[in-house]
Amino acid sequence: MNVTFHKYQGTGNDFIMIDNRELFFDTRNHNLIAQLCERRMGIGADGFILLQNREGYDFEMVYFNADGRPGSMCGNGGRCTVQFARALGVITDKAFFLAADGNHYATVDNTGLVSLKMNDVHQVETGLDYYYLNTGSPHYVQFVDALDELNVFAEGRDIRYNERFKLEGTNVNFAQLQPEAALFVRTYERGVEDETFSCGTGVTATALAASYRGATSPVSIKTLGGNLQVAFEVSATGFTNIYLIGPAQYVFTGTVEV
Ligand SMILES: N[C@@H](CCC[C@H](N)C(=O)O)C(=O)O
Repeated sequence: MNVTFHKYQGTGNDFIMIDNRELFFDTRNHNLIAQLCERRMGIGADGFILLQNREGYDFEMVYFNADGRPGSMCGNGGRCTVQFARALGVITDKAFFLAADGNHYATVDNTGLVSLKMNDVHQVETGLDYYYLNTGSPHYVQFVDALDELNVFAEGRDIRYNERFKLEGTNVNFAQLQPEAALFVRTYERGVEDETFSCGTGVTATALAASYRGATSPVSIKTLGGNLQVAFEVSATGFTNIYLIGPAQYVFTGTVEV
């Protein structure tokens, strides 16, 4: 069967996207999804996203990591799916959609900037030299010096496969405070099992963690793939009105025989 796919990227976190409103794609075929995401023998992507109809929503976003297995919430993927829905004519400039972690609102402007409302966060574990929280996906956050020189792949993999995380996994974010109070964040991503150019739920988690170290909303964040902003309100029990803001761009359309 010939399948049309669309590549999108949000600050270098890239996705294969398919309009699956007719429900033709077999979501049980995890090997096929992994093959399509493979960067040399396939199309290549950090993740695979199906846009589907869902009663009561503009659409549903079904997310798979590059390993072909169903993933949790993808912030950059969510922003790209809003852009994809707009290109399909499913929405105009506002979206209300369902994702792995529940409901999301988003707005998109003519420059391709997408503002995605993330779910509230009411639980942050603060360790001696780390923070651990879930922003739709689980994130371990560590603040370091000389982030440029850090071996993110090796250090991130060690944490992701340690005794505590080896079964369920976790994403691992390393952050460094920059001048003008911006943050530089690099992420080892679960399910990609490598460093990605950015991770939306990861920079969201890192911005919230940075608030324990004096950062205030909105936090500007530099990633290898570009710049994002995270806005939030601090409440008595955690964080609310959390927005992940940044570009989401169409790259190309292709067809693949599956
Ligand atoms: N890149 C995504 C995160 C996708 C899910 C993550 N790899 C996981 O398995 O937890 C993002 O932008 O949030």
